[in-house]
Amino acid sequence: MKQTIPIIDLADIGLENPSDAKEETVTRVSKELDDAFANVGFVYLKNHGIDQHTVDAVLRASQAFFQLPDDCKDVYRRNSTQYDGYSGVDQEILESKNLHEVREAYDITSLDSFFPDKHLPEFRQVISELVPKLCQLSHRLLRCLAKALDLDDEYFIRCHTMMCQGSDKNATTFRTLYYPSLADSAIKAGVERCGRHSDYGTFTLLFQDDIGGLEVFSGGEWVAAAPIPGTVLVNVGDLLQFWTADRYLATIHRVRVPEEEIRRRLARQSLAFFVHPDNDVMVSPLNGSKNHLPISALAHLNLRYSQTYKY
Ligand SMILES: O=C(O)CCC(=O)C(=O)O
Ligand SMILES: [Fe+2]
Repeated sequence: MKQTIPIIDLADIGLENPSDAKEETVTRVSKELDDAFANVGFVYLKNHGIDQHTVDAVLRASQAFFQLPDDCKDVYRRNSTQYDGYSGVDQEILESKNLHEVREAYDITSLDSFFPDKHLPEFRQVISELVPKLCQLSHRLLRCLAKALDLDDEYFIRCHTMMCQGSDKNATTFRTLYYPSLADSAIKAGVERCGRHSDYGTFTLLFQDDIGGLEVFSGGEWVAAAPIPGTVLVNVGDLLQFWTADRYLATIHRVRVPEEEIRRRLARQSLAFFVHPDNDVMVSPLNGSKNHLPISALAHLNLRYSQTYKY
């Protein structure tokens, strides 16, 4: 049966409401999140409270960064020990059969990290406005998630206390993505914008521009995760699937090279916020299953990075 990605209204859980959400909203959102994560692994959230101006400002500054000459961007490259910084085309191959993944990215795990201040001072400024909001929204979702799984309300928040304080403490990463304009020669086997993969951590928040192209493998087929204005898309990561003993689905997704020439010629942008537990949190299935050894959040992530990055 064709699956659709549900939409949840966060109402007073959204960041526009500084005070605690009404208990009935928490109960409703927890139930809806539970259904969506168990059946599709992806969900759109509306009324999340992060205003579009803040998102657009980051998309604009990112575009300016990615359009800098390669030798400027090379100064900020990430590497196997330094997770913050720039990755160029083909540096991360998510689907091992792919020859090329035509995507650039810039990763940030701490607002005190290095930024391309010399070339583009506004990049740090606008990202510093968005990231704290993403942390706050993630905490509100973590509270709902604990309720959905009948845990005490603070259970997941206690495991995610150091988000955005540096990858030595917590690997939560803000990533701005840029898929450059493509030539016709890009339409061939083994070339994708983003190969099929699942995300690695707890969950991911994603804002995309209006170009489209993201697809989610659900109900036995690829379903378009089209951009819906005013929403943020959230998906379950591998670690949360493991944590919930496969109750929640870390659904595979990809971004294809568009067949229509107009869309292929346009660059695409998205902003992802990959939420991870603190590095030393030991994760084992919440149902008490002894089929797997506990693994630290950091060990789990390093294993996944070692499978996809080409340095
Ligand atoms: O750009 C997108 O829409 C998705 C990117 C993605 O799935 C990822 O970076 O993990
Ligand atoms: Fe992803």
